[in-house]
Amino acid sequence: MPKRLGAEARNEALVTLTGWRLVEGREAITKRFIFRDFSEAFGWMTRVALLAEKMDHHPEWSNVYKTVEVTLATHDAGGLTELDVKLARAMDALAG
Ligand SMILES: C[C@H](O)[C@H](O)[C@H]1CNC2=NC(N)=NC(=O)C2=N1
Repeated sequence: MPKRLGAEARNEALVTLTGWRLVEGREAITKRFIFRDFSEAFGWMTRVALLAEKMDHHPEWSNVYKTVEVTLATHDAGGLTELDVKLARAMDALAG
């Protein structure tokens, strides 16, 4: 199981992640992705889902039309780990 990031590693990761912020009252990061339309949003979710399954690391997310709200945390570790940072970067990359 991955280890929770220390405060320093967490902050370092956050400054390099665009659009991601800490959730209030919980050790997790969140970002709102807005696509051109539903097809773009759901296509992206499909690609992310396949990767998440491969990583065995799964997002909390919801979709309304072209908007996808994502929260990442490592439930097994009770906070943020390198897996969340890795998945966040991959989501950004897949969103173009
Ligand atoms: C048994 C299985 O490996 C675990 O439940 C995995 C699955 N996906 C997961 N996803 C996330 N985000 N956090 C976890 O702790 C986690 N644990």
